[in-house]
Amino acid sequence: MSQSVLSLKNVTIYQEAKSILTEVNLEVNHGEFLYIIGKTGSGKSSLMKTLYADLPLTEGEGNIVDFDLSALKEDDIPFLRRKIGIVFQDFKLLPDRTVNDNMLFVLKATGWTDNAEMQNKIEEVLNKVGMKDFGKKMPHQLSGGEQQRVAIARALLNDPELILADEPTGNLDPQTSAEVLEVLKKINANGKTIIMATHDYALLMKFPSKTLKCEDSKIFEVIQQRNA
Ligand SMILES: Nc1ncnc2c1ncn2[C@@H]1O[C@H](COP(=O)(O)OP(=O)(O)OP(=O)(O)O)[C@@H](O)[C@H]1O
Repeated sequence: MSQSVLSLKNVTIYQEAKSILTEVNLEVNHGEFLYIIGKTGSGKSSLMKTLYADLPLTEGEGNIVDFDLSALKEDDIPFLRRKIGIVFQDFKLLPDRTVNDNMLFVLKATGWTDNAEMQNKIEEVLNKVGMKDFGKKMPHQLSGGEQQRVAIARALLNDPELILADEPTGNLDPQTSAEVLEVLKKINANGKTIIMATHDYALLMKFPSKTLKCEDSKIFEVIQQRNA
């Protein structure tokens, strides 16, 4: 496996005709945990969307989990998304079915067929996020933190090389946010690369890691200062 999970060179990110981030140069290696911070509207989500090909890369070079973002075709996108687990602020669980069936939906949509293998996989990922007894629950029966754990489990189903988490704690209280971050840190410690956009500076202080900031259309590394 190559060391580089993500590489962006001289990328400009646009929303409609407006440039949001320019001269984006970014290298992320296997096993890193990277925060992306910045004020609201500074471009964090636009960057994340570019990484999971929700926004096309039209200027500069981009390579992610061995896909060339500037040459990506519509048909390639589902294959790219199997190698990337995505976690959103609002969880995005299907509200009309159980946790188990939310997982089955993703597995079947991504080509799994063997029932025993699917159940084993579901058990494995729910276990990883401390939710193994919640398979029969409906999403509305879970707290926000529990729903986010399930969403993280769902992101792990196809054993992605990279997890992209866009404000995963944005809807959670500080205690629950810390618990969700502990889950992500544990997953990172087991070898997954994680890129997390956040504006939760308290979490950053509690769980320090390499941090990039979006500001004035640029992205650059910032050095965290403890107790600042
Ligand atoms: N679909 C869209 N169409 C046009 N402009 C958009 C779209 N989405 C975002 N923008 C604009 O792009 C800029 C960057 O937005 P983005 O959502 O990337 O910021 P952000 O840093 O993630 O903010 P937040 O923390 O509020 O999520 C903003 O000026 C926003 O208005």
